[in-house]
Amino acid sequence: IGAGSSGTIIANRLTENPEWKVLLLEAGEEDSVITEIPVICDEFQLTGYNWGYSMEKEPNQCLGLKDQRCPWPRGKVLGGTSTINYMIYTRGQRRDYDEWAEMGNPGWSYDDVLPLFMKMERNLIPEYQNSKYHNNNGTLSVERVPHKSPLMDAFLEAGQMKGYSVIDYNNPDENSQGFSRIQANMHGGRRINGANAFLRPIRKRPNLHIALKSRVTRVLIDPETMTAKAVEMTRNRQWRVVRARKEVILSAGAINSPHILMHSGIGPADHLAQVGYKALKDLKVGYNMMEHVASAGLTFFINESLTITLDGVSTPNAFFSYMRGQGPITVPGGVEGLAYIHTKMNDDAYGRPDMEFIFAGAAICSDAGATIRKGMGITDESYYSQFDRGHQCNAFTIWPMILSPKSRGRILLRDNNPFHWPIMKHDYFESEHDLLTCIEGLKLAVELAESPAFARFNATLNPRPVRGCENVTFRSDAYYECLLRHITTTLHHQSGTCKMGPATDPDAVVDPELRVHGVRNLRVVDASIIPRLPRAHTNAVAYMIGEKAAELIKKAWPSQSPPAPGPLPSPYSGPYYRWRLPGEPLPVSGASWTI
Ligand SMILES: Cc1cc2nc3c(=O)[nH]c(=O)nc-3n(C[C@H](O)[C@H](O)[C@H](O)COP(=O)(O)OP(=O)(O)OC[C@H]3O[C@@H](n4cnc5c(N)ncnc54)[C@H](O)[C@@H]3O)c2cc1C
Repeated sequence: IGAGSSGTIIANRLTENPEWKVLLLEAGEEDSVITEIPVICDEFQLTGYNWGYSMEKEPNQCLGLKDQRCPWPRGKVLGGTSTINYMIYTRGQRRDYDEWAEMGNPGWSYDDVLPLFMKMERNLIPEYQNSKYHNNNGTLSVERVPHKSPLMDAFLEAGQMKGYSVIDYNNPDENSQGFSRIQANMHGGRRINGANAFLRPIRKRPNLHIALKSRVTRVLIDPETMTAKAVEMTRNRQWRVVRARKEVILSAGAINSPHILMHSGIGPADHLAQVGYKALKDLKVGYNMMEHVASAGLTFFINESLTITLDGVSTPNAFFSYMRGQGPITVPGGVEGLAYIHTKMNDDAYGRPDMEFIFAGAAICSDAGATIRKGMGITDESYYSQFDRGHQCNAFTIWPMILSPKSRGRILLRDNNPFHWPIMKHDYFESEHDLLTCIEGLKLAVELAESPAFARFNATLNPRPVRGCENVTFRSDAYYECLLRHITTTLHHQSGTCKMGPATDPDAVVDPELRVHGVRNLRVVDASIIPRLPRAHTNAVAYMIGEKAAELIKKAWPSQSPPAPGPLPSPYSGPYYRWRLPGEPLPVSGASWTI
């Protein structure tokens, strides 16, 4: 269920066995050549390719955003969120995964997962061709963004002046701190999403059927045997039930996987009772929501036309360069560089960085407020208090992103209608440590932008304060706190809501083989199983989870021929794929909702 980052790679790997049939159900439609264009990646958040979620209003964050709610975009399209993301390819630190293993998850240490990251990779970066940490035989392309602005060189230089070297941040032998150009999931300057990497190359396999615009509402679990037997879905406004001979694999992402599980009767019994469901299995589904909070609130103006602007990418020259795989259109949302650094708040016993800088040779005003800031939810009032109407600024930005958040959020059901949005709660600054780390990150980012490396561009922090922070001393800690609470942004690394852990872990939803505790033939395979966020963006991690799951499933079903389908209670019987009969009660398990 779900043709996103994890779902696409599992479908690929499982259909390597011609004896196995895979039906990949995806709520969204097909991706297109437009979604391959890197520079407009943030625009897709304003389209139907996005589920369009926003989290609940919190009193002390997202104050400068529409309805005071932070948007939580998720891809609703073939390729899932890999089709609308920024394409940044990072894996995280060795110790991040060793911790997963130490949390009771054998098989998930760095040494275990590194071969999985490498198996899928087609690394096209010349200087990494002889690295033992990269591979060029997979189908997930990784390349340098073909276009590099002089500002990117200044960013690397500024880092070197501060004592940081230029690193391959996916090489664990190199210093865990340092600066770099981004490694991105693209090929010839175009996006490579899960569909391009893992589905299109195998589109002729007869044992893979992809059903688009197919929205799953529940997994049907036989309460007697606690076995997942089928899924209930709608397609073309018709209800259907699809039987699974072997397994149901839930890869609907960190918001929708817990949502579907809870509507299937798997979740916290007390919460399910609140919406009228009797829990089939009492598990902490929806807890442990993690996110990498950041802020897009720093804009540095420069005195030359070197940055990416809307006009700059709308010229015939820019278009023809893009057709040759070059030029500013190939830069994902303007993002060119990353840095991993330590703030004075860092309390990591293993010396890992606690802050990432995301450097963009563009800023929220580069398109005069047309789309970038709308994707972030920034209101007109907030935006125009800082920027002039109609002005496309020459500016760059540095986003400080916290790497190891302590605050946790939660996904809950709003009611017993599976078409209604879940309740998404997260107080990003619940932990004061997270807040203070973000403040330190903002200060260090300003220091970097005002270092001699950027002096030749006369880089100047936007002197207009963020709306709502006018009465706080500009550049003080209190100002940065105010900025964070108003222009609250995240990197959309929502994860952890179906936490992986052993049966002894009271918070675990799936075991280390990704099987839902206490339910047979049901796995969750996506970013929701992440027990603790690695110091990485989560797309490559989601692919790796899919790769791992495929290995586990292959081991679990060694026989080449599929077993005969087991007996099904009457509502589940029928052909592999069938129309729902009029008036037929929903074959729900543990649920009382009817249509
Ligand atoms: C704007 C943005 C930028 C990002 N940038 C980066 C980046 O640069 N680098 C990076 O590493 N990470 C990035 N991320 C995060 C990363 O892309 C995600 O963590 C990752 O794609 C999650 O993969 P997944 O398989 O867990 O879920 P998804 O890729 O979201 O897949 C879930 C799929 O399930 C489908 N689905 C959901 N519910 C149903 C249902 N009921 N029935 C049928 N199908 C359903 C969805 O439509 C979707 O296709 C970004 C995220 C966003 C939103």
